[in-house]
Amino acid sequence: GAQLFAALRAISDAPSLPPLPPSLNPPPEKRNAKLFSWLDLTGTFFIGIIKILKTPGRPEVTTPLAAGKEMAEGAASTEERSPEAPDSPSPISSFFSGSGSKQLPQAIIIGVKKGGTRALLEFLRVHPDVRAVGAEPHFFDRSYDKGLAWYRDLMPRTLDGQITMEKTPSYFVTREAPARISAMSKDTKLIVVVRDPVTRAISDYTQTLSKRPDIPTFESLTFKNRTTGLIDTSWSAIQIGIYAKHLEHWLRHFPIRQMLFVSGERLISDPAGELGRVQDFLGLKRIITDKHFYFNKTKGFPCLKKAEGSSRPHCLGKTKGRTHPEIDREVVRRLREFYRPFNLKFYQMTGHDFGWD
Ligand SMILES: Nc1ncnc2c1ncn2[C@@H]1O[C@H](COP(=O)(O)OS(=O)(=O)O)[C@@H](OP(=O)(O)O)[C@H]1O
Repeated sequence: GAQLFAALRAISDAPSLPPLPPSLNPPPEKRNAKLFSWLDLTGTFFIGIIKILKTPGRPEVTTPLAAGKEMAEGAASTEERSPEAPDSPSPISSFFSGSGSKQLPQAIIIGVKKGGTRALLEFLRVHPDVRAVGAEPHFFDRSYDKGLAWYRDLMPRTLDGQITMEKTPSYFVTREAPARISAMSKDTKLIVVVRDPVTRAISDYTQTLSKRPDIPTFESLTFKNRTTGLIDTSWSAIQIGIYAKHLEHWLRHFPIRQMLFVSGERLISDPAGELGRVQDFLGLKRIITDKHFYFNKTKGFPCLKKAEGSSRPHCLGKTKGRTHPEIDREVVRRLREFYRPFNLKFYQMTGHDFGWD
């Protein structure tokens, strides 16, 4: 097994490949479609091997153990590695794109945490003209000192006309991120998947709870003072949802037309509709349509009929679509009241009513 893996790696790491035979070397516009149909035939076999052989990638970021709220802040760490999101380039995909080159991303999914960012990236990857990093690079928040060459090296190889993408949801709330991304390229397209901030906060808390079952209740973390009803805006689960405040920072560096706001709710109820908007925004042909999705009743979410490089149906993993704990109705009501003015401001800024109020 290890030898076969090493052989595949060697092939994928080769700097360039001999020209393809004419049957596999169509004009550029046809090339992607051809490669992908070929991948369809061979993908299941190779991906099966790769899945068996693949060793775990980057370690999860660990957060210091502490009592109470600090423990709950563990949620500020990274997304769990999801098995459905292989690191790019996988040996098989690098093999096929070995003739391309690594580019800095032209489009980034910058947020929001628990908004549905993984679903959006996995769906977009189905497009033959999109290539994306599987794991979250966290370059503009945690690894900026490593430099742009390091960042570019994380990217998958692309052919002319293909878009390079990544997603790191913490960028949206990172103060330095707008200026840093603008310094890389002021033309970078930014995508933000937003979700009702109250549900988002509960989702965020649910993720932390799954890692640290002994944290205090959501209700007790929500308030600075429960009797006065004063909300603790320093708790990241609450803070991330004040979208209007975070957006102000981005608008100092990017015009609003360079940002696309995807509804996390519609991404579930009408994935093809939201993907249509995203493809238009990225200047891509509308290839991903309702034909690519089916609703999986067991999962309770839309899933792909065929994932990238595979011919099999594919749902996101079990860390996506968790059951949330029941939260005291009065606390939910108070939180809705808290977010309302920020939501209205956000609707105004984006010119889009997300219907959370
Ligand atoms: N198709 C599909 N399948 C499964 N899950 C889906 C899907 N579309 C959106 N979602 C919602 O995505 C939520 C997780 O968001 P993110 O991927 O942005 O989370 S993370 O910040 O990267 O950890 C996740 O939140 P929870 O339901 O709270 O687990 C889902 O509601």
